[in-house]
Amino acid sequence: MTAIIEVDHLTKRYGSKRGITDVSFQVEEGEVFGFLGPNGAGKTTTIRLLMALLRADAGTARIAGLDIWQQSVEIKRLVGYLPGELSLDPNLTGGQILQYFGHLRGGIDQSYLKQLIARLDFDPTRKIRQYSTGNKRKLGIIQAFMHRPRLLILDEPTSGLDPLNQQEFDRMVTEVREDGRTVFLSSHILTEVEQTCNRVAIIRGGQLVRVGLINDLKDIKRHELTITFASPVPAEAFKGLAGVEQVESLTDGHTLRLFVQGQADAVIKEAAQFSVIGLTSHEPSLEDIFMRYYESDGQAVKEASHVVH
Ligand SMILES: Nc1ncnc2c1ncn2[C@@H]1O[C@H](COP(=O)(O)OP(=O)(O)OP(=O)(O)O)[C@@H](O)[C@H]1O
Repeated sequence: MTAIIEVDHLTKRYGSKRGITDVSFQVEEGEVFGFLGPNGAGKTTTIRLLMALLRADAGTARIAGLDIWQQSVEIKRLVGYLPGELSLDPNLTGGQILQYFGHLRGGIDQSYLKQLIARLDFDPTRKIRQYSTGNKRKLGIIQAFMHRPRLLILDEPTSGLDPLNQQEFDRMVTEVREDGRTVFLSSHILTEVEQTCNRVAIIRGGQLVRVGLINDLKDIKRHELTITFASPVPAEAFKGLAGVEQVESLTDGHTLRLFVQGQADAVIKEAAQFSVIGLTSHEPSLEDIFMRYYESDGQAVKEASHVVH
């Protein structure tokens, strides 16, 4: 495989404020690569550097072998880009915007464009100012996909989309990969990138903390399960089960809150021994995961491993 994106020690400061520091990674042609990090981590800054909307203070990056700053015009021909925030003329309709982008790029396959509009259930007849955040996101996704670019660079593509549209978006991304093309997408939600990405880079505080296969990130995959029982159940029943890191007994012992790493199988089987009234599962935010379990360099906090049985 050859790298389509090569990022080499990129650094960007905003005056005295940090943007990103010494970021290096590679994205191979034909993969779906997730760029994961909590809010303010530096995802948008990295993407804006790749798109030559910002100039790096240090370091270099290449897309398809082209320098991101010197050859940005050639790069734009290869890329479909979804910015974090779209700023569009509020008086134009969605359809007019798509037509405008289509003319700029030329050679748009109109039947593919119609298909994208239908798949995301997008109404192109309304004016930009009438669109909700979700609808603007759909418009941004369609314009990024419609010319079948070799590389898609998508900044938080699914934020504001409802679950059905999100599933459709995941299918669209999978099709791009099957087509041998590449997707680079950012997100702050682990489960979102899990659906589509084969590899991810995790950025925090402007620095990369990990790059790896999605399957190697099991240690950051955590769930908070709250189980309510018909009668009190001792927390000890769950301590020491596979994946259980912490058990808290709430109120009068009828409800237990468990922090589970990886599969919840052992917990569910144990819970089934008792009479269960309700169960909720909640995925903590990346920031929560980092705060609770990790030092700033992404290494597991020692006390956290003590909590694990
Ligand atoms: N124009 C700017 N001026 C000053 N600081 C900025 C500017 N843009 C970003 N920053 C700072 O750079 C850091 C990285 O921000 P960035 O927007 O790249 O993060 P992000 O991971 O994309 O987060 P989000 O998901 O919230 O957009 C943050 O500390 C942010 O406050």
